[in-house]
Amino acid sequence: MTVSQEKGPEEPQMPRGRPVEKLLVVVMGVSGCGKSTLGAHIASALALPFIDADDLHPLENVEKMSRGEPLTDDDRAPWLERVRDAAAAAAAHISADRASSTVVACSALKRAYREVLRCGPLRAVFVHPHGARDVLLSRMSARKNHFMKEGMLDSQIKTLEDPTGEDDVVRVPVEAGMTEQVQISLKGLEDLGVIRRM
Ligand SMILES: Nc1ncnc2c1ncn2[C@@H]1O[C@H](COP(=O)(O)OP(=O)(O)OP(=O)(O)O)[C@@H](O)[C@H]1O
Ligand SMILES: O=C(O)[C@H](O)[C@@H](O)[C@H](O)[C@H](O)CO
Repeated sequence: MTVSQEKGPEEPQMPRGRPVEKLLVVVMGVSGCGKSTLGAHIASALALPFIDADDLHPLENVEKMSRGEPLTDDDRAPWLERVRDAAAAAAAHISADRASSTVVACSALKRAYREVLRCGPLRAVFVHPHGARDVLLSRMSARKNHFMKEGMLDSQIKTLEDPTGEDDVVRVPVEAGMTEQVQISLKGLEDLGVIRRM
């Protein structure tokens, strides 16, 4: 996906920031919540690499989801480790300084999955676009050529263990526009003390 750097005349300035420690910024949530779109924008705002965890699913997982079958814990376990390791490798590749970090878009629906991501060398912080089912459904329906069809949304919602109350979670309203979502995300990360705004 391409993230446009151009701004329309009335579009507010995208905020920018810099990590103050080695971060794994995980934009998490159910299918269609906007994690890939928001994740790419946060990566741009923080000048960090971006990984879409959907690109790391083995073919069998994608084929299974394309058939309308939800993944199991066993399907997701090796994939989560792959996501965590790819993020650490991407961060190490950009620099060895203390701010080398990566942004990933990864569903991370259950607490146990988030714990896998927390077990790596980077401090995992979670940004969670969260909102009403009808908004998610209309966004999934409007998407063309995506393997995940809207019939999978209810199983995603059922599987989600809401991360509210866990450490290092920033909640973002799914209905907000992209610039506002990036502003809320960066403000939340700044409040956690893990980035500095520029
Ligand atoms: N803040 C937003 N406002 C309006 N539309 C949005 C917003 N964020 C994302 N979208 C649109 O919603 C759709 C779903 O977004 P996206 O593909 O980023 O979600 P996702 O969580 O990565 O989905 P999946 O995991 O199923 O790939 C896309 O068509 C995207 O352009
Ligand atoms: O854990 C999962 O069930 C998967 O990662 C899904 O969330 C999809 O890959 C993604 O949402 C694409 O639509």
